[in-house]
Amino acid sequence: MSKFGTLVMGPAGAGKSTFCTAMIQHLQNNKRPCYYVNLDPAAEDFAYEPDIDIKELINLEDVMEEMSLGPNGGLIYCFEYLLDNLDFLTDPLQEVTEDYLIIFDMPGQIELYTHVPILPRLVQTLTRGSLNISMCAAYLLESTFVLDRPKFFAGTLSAMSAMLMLEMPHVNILSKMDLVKDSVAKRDLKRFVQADANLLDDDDAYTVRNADGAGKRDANPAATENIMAGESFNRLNKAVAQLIDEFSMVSFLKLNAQDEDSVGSIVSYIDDAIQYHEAQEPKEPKDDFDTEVIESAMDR
Ligand SMILES: Nc1nc2c(ncn2[C@@H]2O[C@H](COP(=O)(O)OP(=O)(O)OP(=O)(O)O)[C@@H](O)[C@H]2O)c(=O)[nH]1
Repeated sequence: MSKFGTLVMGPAGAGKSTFCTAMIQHLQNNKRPCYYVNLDPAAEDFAYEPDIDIKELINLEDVMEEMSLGPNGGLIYCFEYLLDNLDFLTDPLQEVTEDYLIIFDMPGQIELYTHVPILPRLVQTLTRGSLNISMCAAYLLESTFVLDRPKFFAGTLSAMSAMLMLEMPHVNILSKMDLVKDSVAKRDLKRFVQADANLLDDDDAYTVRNADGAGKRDANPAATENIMAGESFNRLNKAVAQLIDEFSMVSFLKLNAQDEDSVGSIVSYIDDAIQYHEAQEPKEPKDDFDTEVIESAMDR
């Protein structure tokens, strides 16, 4: 028997917890069971009480105080502690049946996804051995980033980095779509849903737009200067954009967490990625031999 789950990841403030809440609501409305696991040791105020909460094992605030660590060091410490005490997570998950969708709400520190091998180890435990969870990553990036291209490409690269590191199916999501209202911004966004290498050829490639579409040059000229400094940076930017384009690795789904249809559509993509529905269908007898055995048993 397999289990099914999704790891909700992305930078701080991308809307991960809001999306988890919206998914739980959607699943409940559709009478589907779900199991909510909070793995953010700094998270507070849950709309739905987690079934497993890492804070009952270890709390970021205590770690920072007792170990004199900053938020990033403290988070790494918390995850190393979790890896040393994996029973805390794996024991209750053993009881979860295949009709559940297990939702893992992850922390926002991007270092966890890109810099240290902690998540791959955790994912291996969840997806192999006795748990055998069929899992995909749901990687959220704020849609307003699209209007600030260097930020968007940096975000896309961190999504790619997480994809390479975790080696599991990814559903990449542009969150907070309700904040993109203006038609210019919407048109811009449409081009970015499928990343397009030519975007970095635009004259205003480094223009930062507000969510309403009004353009302004980057408020920090030094930062812009850095990005634009010389031909080599331009070539590097184009090479990165081309890499994303040619490998067709990163495309985004659009999410408005307030709109149930939008949430439902993303849940469908997640279901496809983890092959949830295939496992729920009634099993057919495997071959003629099985059928004959059943028929002869019925004759008796
Ligand atoms: N307008 C709008 N705001 C949103 C949406 N989703 C989340 N937010 C807001 O964005 C902020 C961050 O949302 P969270 O869901 O806490 O984001 P997170 O990624 O879990 O944040 P961290 O746990 O800090 O990494 C909150 O103020 C939310 O209300 C959305 O779809 N639309």
